[in-house]
Amino acid sequence: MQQSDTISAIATAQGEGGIGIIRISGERAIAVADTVFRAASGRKLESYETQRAVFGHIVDAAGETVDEAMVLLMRAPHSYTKEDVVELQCHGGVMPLRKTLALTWQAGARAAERGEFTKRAFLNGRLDLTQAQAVMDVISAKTEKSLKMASGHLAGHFSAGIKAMRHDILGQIAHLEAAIDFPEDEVDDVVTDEVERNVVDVRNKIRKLLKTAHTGRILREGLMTAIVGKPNVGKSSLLNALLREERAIVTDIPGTTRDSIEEYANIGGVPLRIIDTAGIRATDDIVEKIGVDKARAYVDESSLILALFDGSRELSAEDEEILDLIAGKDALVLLNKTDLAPVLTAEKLAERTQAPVIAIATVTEHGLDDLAAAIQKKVYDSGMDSGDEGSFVNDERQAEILRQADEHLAAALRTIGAGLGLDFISIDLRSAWEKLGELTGETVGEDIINEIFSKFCIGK
Ligand SMILES: Nc1nc2c(c(=O)[nH]1)N(C=O)[C@@H](CNc1ccc(C(=O)N[C@@H](CCC(=O)O)C(=O)O)cc1)CN2
Ligand SMILES: Nc1nc2c(ncn2[C@@H]2O[C@H](COP(=O)(O)OP(=O)(O)OP(=O)(O)O)[C@@H](O)[C@H]2O)c(=O)[nH]1
Ligand SMILES: [Mg+2]
Repeated sequence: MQQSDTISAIATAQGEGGIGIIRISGERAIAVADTVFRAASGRKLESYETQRAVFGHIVDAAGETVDEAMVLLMRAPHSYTKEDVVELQCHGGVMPLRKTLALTWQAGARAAERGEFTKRAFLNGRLDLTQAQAVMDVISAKTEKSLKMASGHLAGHFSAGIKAMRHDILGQIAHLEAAIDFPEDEVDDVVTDEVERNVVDVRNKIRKLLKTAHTGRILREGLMTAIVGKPNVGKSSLLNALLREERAIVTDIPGTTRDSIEEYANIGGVPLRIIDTAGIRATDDIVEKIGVDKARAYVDESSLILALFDGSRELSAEDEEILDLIAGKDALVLLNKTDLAPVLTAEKLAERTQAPVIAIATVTEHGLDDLAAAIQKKVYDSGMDSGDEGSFVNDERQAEILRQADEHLAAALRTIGAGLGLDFISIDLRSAWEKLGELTGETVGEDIINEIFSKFCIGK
């Protein structure tokens, strides 16, 4: 265990809640807590065994009571950070928590940095790097599937796969090195055949994991989805219907939405970062024009476009422009207002676009299930074949490491093919082994670690 100073932070969300927790971790955690807390029993926390809950009061330097509290005592290594940890469970208000936190600082703790508790848990070996990253993903999960992926990572399912690959590669390195040291025992061809089989096997596993990157990223970040169309086709009505809430203003006046509106929606388990945009048209209104420019930009930036058309009217020049804008992009074409007398048909629209056409009516919610199904299909068809939420690649850093490790393995195969010496193969394999260690954090630099934890919240 590494020696470290003592940190403290509010671990619960800011605001009013039933209970609010201040977490203290480090060598002096118990001494700090004994300064700010008086147990009703009259005993010092120092005298209690680990994993105890103790009732008492938070007191300031003058001995004045600040709040009542339950205190949890977890002695190293039986704690989240594997250091001595004390949790002061106070009433969940901004004032008692801030005041108590300040008292812990006066007593010798310092303010914890973002993610510093989890960083210590990582450095002290409780969690590996993919598990530590998953802690934040559990906190920010927006759908059940996202949570399932994150908690699978936290439980170590993803790491286990990586560790197994590293273990396999190390086994081959040992095999090669034995053959180098004792050439009389084995024939090179037999050794390289065996190594080749194993490397191909590991590469297949990597490829399978990489296929999950697309879905993994969506589950983690949400699929960026823009609703676009000419004014008055029902874009804001669709946003409201998907959110089941009157989030955006809807009127029959074209040009109602002038700025884009962004919200998270859970559509059949897929988290969408959904953006309602201003109706695209030529306009002299300066404010609306900025909104229209933004809408056009979102067509390029989004991963999915929901392009809306009014089924009760003929296709207009503005509609034609939208169809041109979305050509070649990942889009679903939605024929709205199908509750009214049909003028524009799905067949006619389908002649003008490659994208799937779905008939909907936001007022009756007709077709919204078809839309959800189409979105699910788009997300899951494009990547997932494992079906196992525990083993998704879930950020670009992880994907890049896997691609580079795979490249080292490809080099090993080329080395074998070229009939170069066994030691050259071993060098390629060692590079792959080291690369994969960057995922679990076994072979990663401090700067990368700091960057990862700097994205955490305070108190985590
Ligand atoms: N109050 C509280 N709730 C919490 C946490 C916490 O730190 N405090 N957690 C985190 O933020 C999460 C739970 N994760 C935890 C993981 C390990 C240990 C821990 O102390 N483990 C010891 C003791 C185990 C035992 O008693 O059997 C160990 O494994 O040695 C605590 C929390 C969610 N809920
Ligand atoms: N009959 C019918 N009317 C709808 C439907 N969807 C939307 N509308 C109506 O169409 C009008 C425009 O709806 P909005 O959701 O404000 O349209 P928008 O595309 O956001 O319009 P802008 O913000 O101006 O670009 C409103 O009067 C809605 O009630 C539908 O499915 N059927
Ligand atoms: Mg609108």
